Amino acid sequence: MSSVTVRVPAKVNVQLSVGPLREDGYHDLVNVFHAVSIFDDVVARESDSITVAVTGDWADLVPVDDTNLAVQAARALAKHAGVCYGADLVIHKAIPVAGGMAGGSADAAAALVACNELWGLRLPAEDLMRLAADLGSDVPFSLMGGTALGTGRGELLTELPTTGTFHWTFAMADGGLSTPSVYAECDRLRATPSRGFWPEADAGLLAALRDGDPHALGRCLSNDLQPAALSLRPALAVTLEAGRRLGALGAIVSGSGPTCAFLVEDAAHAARLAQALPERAPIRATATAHGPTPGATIL
Ligand SMILES: C[C@](O)(CO)[C@H](O)COP(=O)(O)OP(=O)(O)OC[C@H]1O[C@@H](n2ccc(N)nc2=O)[C@H](O)[C@@H]1O
Ligand SMILES: Nc1ncnc2c1ncn2[C@@H]1O[C@H](COP(=O)(O)OP(=O)(O)OP(=O)(O)O)[C@@H](O)[C@H]1O
Repeated sequence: MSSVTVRVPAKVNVQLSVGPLREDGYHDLVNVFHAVSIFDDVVARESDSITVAVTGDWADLVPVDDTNLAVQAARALAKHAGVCYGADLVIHKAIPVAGGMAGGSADAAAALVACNELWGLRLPAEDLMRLAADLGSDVPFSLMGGTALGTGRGELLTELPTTGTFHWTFAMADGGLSTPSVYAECDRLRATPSRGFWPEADAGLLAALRDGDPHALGRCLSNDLQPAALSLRPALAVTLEAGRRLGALGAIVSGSGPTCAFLVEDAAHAARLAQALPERAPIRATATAHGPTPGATIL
């Protein structure tokens, strides 16, 4: 096999409850992930070494050295399998960079799947999941896709049942937010230390997902990182309010931000919102999407 292409989705967190800061610097989470139809494609071609190139709107923001998460994933896979094969990786990027939609994690998950196939390793899904968790807290979900409850630092996943399709509009901001900085701001803003406090999955939210009820889901959306993202980027409040005024069923910062996510009635509503938002909010771009979608998949 000389070339493999893997398609991988972005995520939005429909519940992100941040528990205590752990000794290892991570926070325990109740993290309800939902994969949406904004995709990066990662192409892996046979080569003597591991290299990466990036195309697409956000390409200039992505490192093309060994810090690229897709390169780190390919290296981790080769080490785990005890092989010294190479791969030229090309990332076709549509997921915003440092946007709170797990863009780098998606590319890492796609590289694991692509190189496993390209190199004929046939490693089982459990091995890829373990490697994914070592690469980053969001990487296992990028492999899995769908809708899932993440606990621990977000890497311990349980698939959640859903009905039908949820429709979304996303507003991408100019400039990213650093995930560690947003968690640090969350800790700073909390009046009392969060040690000893254990969040739980919202029963109403799980029922809304199971029943395919976007109105109920819109009312239940929650993100404990939102106050921190708004504190670091106050203009996001304007974007969220504009979406609410335009009839969104729910408006929320996606993960660590600064992308804002709007749950809407249907595809036509998503398109109207995507068209109207740029006149009313300080944003770089909008995109419509639906979820849930599968995780990293060979095309
Ligand atoms: C905000 C989310 O995107 C929600 O899904 C994730 O929690 C972030 O996941 P990620 O980008 O894969 O993050 P990682 O690469 O694992 O960690 C980056 C940094 O984020 C912070 N971090 C991350 C996950 C977590 N459960 N607690 C944390 O405090 C830590 O400072 C960590 O050093
Ligand atoms: N393949 C990659 N794609 C995007 N960013 C990458 C990649 N590899 C490394 N990075 C670096 O990771 C940083 C975080 O980017 P990323 O797009 O993963 O953020 P994010 O989507 O906010 O993450 P998350 O939602 O998982 O917290 C970027 O600023 C970039 O320097």
